[in-house]
Amino acid sequence: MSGSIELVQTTKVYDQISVVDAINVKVDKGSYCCLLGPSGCGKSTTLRMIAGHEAVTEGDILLNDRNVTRLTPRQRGTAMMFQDYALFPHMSCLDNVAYGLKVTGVSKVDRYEQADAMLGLVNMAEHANKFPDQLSGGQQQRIALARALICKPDVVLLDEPLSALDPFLRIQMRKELKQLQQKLGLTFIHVTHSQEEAFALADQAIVMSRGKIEQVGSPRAIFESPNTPFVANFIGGHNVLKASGSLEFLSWSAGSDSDDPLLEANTSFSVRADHITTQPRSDKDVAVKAEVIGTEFQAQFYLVECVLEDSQSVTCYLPEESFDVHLISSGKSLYLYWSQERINTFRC
Ligand SMILES: Nc1ncnc2c1ncn2[C@@H]1O[C@H](COP(=O)(O)OP(=O)(O)OP(=O)(O)O)[C@@H](O)[C@H]1O
Repeated sequence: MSGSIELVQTTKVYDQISVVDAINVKVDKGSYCCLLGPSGCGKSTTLRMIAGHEAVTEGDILLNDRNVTRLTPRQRGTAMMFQDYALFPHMSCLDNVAYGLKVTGVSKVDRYEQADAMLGLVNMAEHANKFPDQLSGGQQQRIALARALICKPDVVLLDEPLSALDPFLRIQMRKELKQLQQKLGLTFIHVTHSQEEAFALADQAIVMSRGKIEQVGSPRAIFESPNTPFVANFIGGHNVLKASGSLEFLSWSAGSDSDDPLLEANTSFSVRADHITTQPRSDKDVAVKAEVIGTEFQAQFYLVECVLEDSQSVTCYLPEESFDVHLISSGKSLYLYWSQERINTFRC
């Protein structure tokens, strides 16, 4: 396995604004890393700086512990796959894939042999003589991937690789990307604004906001314990609440034998929507009065939107068996419960 990446105080300034602001992160070799965040947070700029397509304003980029900050893209050992695939329309699939070897001076026989093998790897051997406009979106993506892989990079950089595909194909291609990455043992860095995509693929996810890193970790660790209100809101499925008003100190816990508050006043915390119930599971559960303002059927569960007495909104995902339409519908009052252990206080 090859291809560890380290960003050290890496910064990009455009028009006096730091769109990537002194970020520090390590990506292990052979891992699938997703750079995740909303539009404009600096994901693509970060990827382009790693690729060498964008100059770094300050800080460094290390690849396999070698400082590559001032090297050209070709000198780095990275390969980039662009959002629109950027295939040459006048070239066959075989020529598109072989092109990267042509510019490095590999003989015609050798480059066609390697391009053939690469087309086989992405299951496109039978389409070798077709042109890009004769291919489906998923097939074009496979050719773009083969073209990125032909120069045997240590790190493959993918900028929103699935965004041009329809939802069905997106799920199919994301499986193929992961399988290929595992088979080749390469490091993949994949930019996406989709939490679902990042969570499905990543060994390591890097969540960015406004040019800074908010959290780095496995999808599971991030989902179980978001570091900041931004992360909790962005990844979804969490309620971000404040210990104030009807939640003040969370001291009204039914079974609590102490008057000590669970949280200081005005502390922000999150609780997962699927960790909230309408029946207590223990006498240590937190209980809070709420009014239902809407419900939605979501196939695997019901989404129930509530408002607390102090106007904070709470969303819960209730399994079908605990959803009673007579008790849980707009305008009804009820108690919501969650375990004290499910309260996530933010670290930043
Ligand atoms: N060449 C440029 N000149 C000036 N500003 C730029 C340039 N490229 C990007 N920006 C700005 O830098 C910020 C980060 O852009 P970037 O493309 O990295 O975001 P992103 O997270 O990848 O967003 P998206 O998901 O929409 O592609 C944005 O505010 C963008 O307008």
